[in-house]
Amino acid sequence: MKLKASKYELIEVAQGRRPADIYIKGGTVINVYSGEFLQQNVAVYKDCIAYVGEAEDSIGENTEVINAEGMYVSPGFIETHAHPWVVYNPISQTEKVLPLGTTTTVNDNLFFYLHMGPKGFKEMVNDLKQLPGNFLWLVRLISQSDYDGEREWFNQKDIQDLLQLDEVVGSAEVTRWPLLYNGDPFLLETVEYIKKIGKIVDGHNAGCSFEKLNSIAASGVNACHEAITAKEAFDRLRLGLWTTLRNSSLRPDLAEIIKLVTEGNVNTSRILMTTDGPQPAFIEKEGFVDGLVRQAVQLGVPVMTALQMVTLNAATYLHLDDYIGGIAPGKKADIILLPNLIDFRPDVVIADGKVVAEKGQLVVSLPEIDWSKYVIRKPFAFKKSFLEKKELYLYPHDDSNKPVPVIHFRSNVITQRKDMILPTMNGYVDLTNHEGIVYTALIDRNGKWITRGFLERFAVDLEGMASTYNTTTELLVAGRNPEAMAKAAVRVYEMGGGIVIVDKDEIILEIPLPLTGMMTTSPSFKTAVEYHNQLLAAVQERGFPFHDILYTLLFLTCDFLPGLRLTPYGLYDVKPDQIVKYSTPLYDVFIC
Ligand SMILES: Nc1ncnc2[nH]cnc12
Repeated sequence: MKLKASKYELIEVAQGRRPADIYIKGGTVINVYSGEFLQQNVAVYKDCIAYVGEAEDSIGENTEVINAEGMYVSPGFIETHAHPWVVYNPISQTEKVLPLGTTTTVNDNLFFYLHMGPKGFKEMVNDLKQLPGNFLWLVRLISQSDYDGEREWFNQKDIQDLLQLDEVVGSAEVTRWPLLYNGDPFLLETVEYIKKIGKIVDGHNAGCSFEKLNSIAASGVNACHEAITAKEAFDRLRLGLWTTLRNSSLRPDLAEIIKLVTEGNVNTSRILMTTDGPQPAFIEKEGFVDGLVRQAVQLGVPVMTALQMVTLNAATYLHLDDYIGGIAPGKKADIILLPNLIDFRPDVVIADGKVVAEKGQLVVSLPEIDWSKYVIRKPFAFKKSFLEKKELYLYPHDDSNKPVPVIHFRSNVITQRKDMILPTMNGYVDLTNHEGIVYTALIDRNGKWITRGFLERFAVDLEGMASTYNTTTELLVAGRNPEAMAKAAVRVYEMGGGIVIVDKDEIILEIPLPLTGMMTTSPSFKTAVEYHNQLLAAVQERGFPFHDILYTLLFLTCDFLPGLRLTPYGLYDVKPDQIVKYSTPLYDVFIC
């Protein structure tokens, strides 16, 4: 991290020989190092804290004195595991969360890297340095659904090069953790490299037993946020992993896993908390890191402990505690003023030594970014007319006595394989008179392959939907009516990515997501909330029985959660590691 204030300047301010830029007077400093609440003032110079104490001699003619009487002076919150693409984007995420007191976000780079490659991603990282606060990155080592060419795209040279960037603090979660368990050489060599350069290795070990976690810890992974029970949280802590307690829209589990702290009587210095990429409406309602602290305190965690988890502990985990995570001389001036220790919503947010938000409103402008200049991957590399043919969405099958594999949803994201006998007509499964399931297809953006299947317990009355919002960012289509599916697919094509719902012949919802097929380009967080609310309402009206449609779409195409998945290689059953039906070359679809 580079600081603007020099050590010489800070020493002078600390001794009252140079005026401070900002002097925060009369507040109660939350000292996360000693665990004390102290009546002290704080002097800020350029982007750093220069002094904490009672002396007022650094107040000069031009010093802005902030009256903090009755307020708590806390270090800014740190989110160590953000996914800045849940319809919102890095700018609109910052617009929302900075006024809520999160001054540091550590962001996954998955979709940016997939669509921009190393050069475009680097340029974007550089441009986003203009954002107030600390917008940091973790870089992926592999994708979330294996595909042809993955290992060339994620190659050692490019990844190591990115890992050297100042803004990159380490590697992002390896969701396909069995690769680590089985000692994948690229992953292990890269982890070695990350250790050598003093950075961190984030993990993702959903459903991993204590026995298997031993191997994951041995592989060099530093942290895991996938505990969904207090027992799993204990497993992680005991094996030396930084244990990140998650409360996300998909998994709002804090009430259970916080028992690690409230009942476990454990050392909390290696416990963190994360929101793990919540859908927009969840952030709107619950807040961001402020919401984690609020809920943890309501659940019985002492205020100081809850704050340490999202400040000092987080900074230490990131190897950045020299710079952020506490109120002390020499640290970055990322400071929030809290009017109470109940809702943890700041009245004033200071980032990089500047007041950036007051009473929940941003008071600085954010950079305008032309996202298209970084992206090198084409939204679609085939003609639109390809998508118009309704046979594309039908499942070829001519033996009506033979079962076909169906993806049955058990929850928002967990599925299982169900083999079903379905009616056929003219060589295809025909759902015209069959209720309860819909067709689905995943279509390669380059027009080379298609994977087709069926969804049960999805949205039984959905006629046609198409979406690039999924972890492959290929074109995912679903519905009961192949004409409506085709129309939705064509519209998504025209928009260059997004989500569209069609009833019969009418487009009833369209959400343009031109940035990698996942994000709006709007700088306003409200836009993301509105789109998300419209989408959830539309699918629930059509029978979707769950609460987190964005995560349902996102993970339907991954290859790491149980059970049957729609992937580039075909219909894939994760636990037995078996492709139950291979994808079809698209050319074949059009010649038959
Ligand atoms: N593994 C993941 N991939 C993409 N977005 C996410 N949001 C939360 N977890 C995620």
